Amino acid sequence: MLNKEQYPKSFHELVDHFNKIGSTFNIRKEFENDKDGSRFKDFSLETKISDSVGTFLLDFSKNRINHETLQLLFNLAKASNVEQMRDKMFSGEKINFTEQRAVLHTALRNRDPNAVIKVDGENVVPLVRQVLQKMRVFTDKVRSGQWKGYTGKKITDVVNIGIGGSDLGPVMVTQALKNYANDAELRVHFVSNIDGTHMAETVKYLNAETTLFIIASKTFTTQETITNAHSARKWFLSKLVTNSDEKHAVGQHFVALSTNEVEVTKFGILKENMFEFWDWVGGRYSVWSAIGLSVALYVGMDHFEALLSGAFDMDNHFLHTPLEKNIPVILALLGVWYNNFYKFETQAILPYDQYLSRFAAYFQQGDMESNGKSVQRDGSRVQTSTGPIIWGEPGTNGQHAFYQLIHQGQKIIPCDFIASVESHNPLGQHHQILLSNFFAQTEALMKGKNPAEVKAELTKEGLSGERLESLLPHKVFDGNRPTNSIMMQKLTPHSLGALVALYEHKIFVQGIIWNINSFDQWGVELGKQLAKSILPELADKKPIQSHDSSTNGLINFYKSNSKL
Ligand SMILES: O=P(O)(O)OC[C@H]1O[C@H](O)[C@H](O)[C@@H](O)[C@@H]1O
Repeated sequence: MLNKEQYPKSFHELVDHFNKIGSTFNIRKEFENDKDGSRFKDFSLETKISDSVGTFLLDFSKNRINHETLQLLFNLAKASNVEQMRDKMFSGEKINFTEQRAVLHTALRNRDPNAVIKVDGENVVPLVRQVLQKMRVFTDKVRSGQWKGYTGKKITDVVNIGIGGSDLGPVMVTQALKNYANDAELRVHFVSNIDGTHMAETVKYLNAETTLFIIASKTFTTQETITNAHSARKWFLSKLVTNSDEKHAVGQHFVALSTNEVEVTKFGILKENMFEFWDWVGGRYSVWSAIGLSVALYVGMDHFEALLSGAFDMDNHFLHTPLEKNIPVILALLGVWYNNFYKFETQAILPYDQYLSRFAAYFQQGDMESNGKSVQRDGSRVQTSTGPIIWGEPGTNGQHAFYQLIHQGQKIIPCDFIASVESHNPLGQHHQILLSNFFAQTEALMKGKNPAEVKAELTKEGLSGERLESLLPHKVFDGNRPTNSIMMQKLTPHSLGALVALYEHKIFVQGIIWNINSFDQWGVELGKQLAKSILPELADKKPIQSHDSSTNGLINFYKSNSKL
């Protein structure tokens, strides 16, 4: 139940509004009554983000909203101090108060030559630019072949060892910008899982002489990453010829991306081969920092900086556009409408772009680790639902897998459809077929197919009587399934940067409305702690009794069947 005192008036007005229209609102009917086409005009934004990013079209007309819904949602955003909190974040206030940290991934991509952003009285902008410069020098050397492996050969393969935010961003972006890379010259690989299979399968066909390992870890204490890093070093050393200078060779083949210089040097990585970032960069927002080194190596520093610029342009849109025209704010508010009033639990992200195949996976961490919280800023329990379950795969593949449930299942899944006007690979009719599916899906989800339409269709196919009647309910689509469509000109480093920043800010706005801290992640800790205490128990075959009967049973099954 809602605690009336906790939520702004606008929240309660939305409850009343929902009670009035929620169960009867039908998007198809809205379009049927939309004789002059104003629904699209009223509920879409065509916004030029910048010259280099180009125009983003957000069509949010296929949602269960009318003008009043939107107005009340904007009121809620204002009453929740979204604008004030946004300004606090950008100016370096310690809004991640449980960890006493500023939240300044936006400072990493600030391209204003005169920018001053202070943390504890120190302007962080020069620090950011120094690291970018260091990344440029390094990536230029590696890409040009000036940086040599221990036998004097050019680097051909880069292995990024990291997990969570130190993996998902680089994985997603390198995949998205593959067109800007040259795999014949330099390839990137990612090892994240502690499962030895990930490391073993990755290094299987690599040549140690031409492989560069990047150990990416904000804390440099993450069990998976440090274990993988040690195994990588062991593999690397095993490939050296006897009497090689091990220390020197490791220096040429291992670099670190971290905030923890002490641990990095302990591992044996030279200080000059450490690319620094800071505690005010959250792991899931760190692809813009030195964590992006694998991206910069793969596509070159100019493209990496173009990614930053695109994000900066979206930051400026978010900062300076009134809420009513603000793309991240609108996406966030629609999400709140479904999450808190309709009580829809999940949100699908469906890019119609093969290059964005890891986009949904990336924002699974971005969104679920940020807003998967149950406690408000004052420590009291949140009394509404918070972060949605994020999932998705690229279209059209998803259409042949899980869209059945989106179209006809009992659960309503609001979906974001993302596509570009232009393809990097204009192969025959492929792009038009892709886009025809993109357009058709949101239309089908909105319109559905009513019994009269199904009946007419079946009659045309020659069916009648009992066969027709029995088939009819199976072929009916309720429709009224909400979608957003986001279109951009082409997936470039600039537009990708803007798209990622757009979703980051959406998550931020929702976190503010739910009054939670979107920037800590204490929930990840418990499993880690327990795993640490279980590890020594796996050292021998002696049965254990120290847990609940289920956990004991599982551990003892392993122990009795393992070849320890
Ligand atoms: O970069 P690291 O310090 O190794 O952290 C890697 C990841 O692990 C943690 O468990 C957090 O949940 C993530 O937010 C983080 O990105």
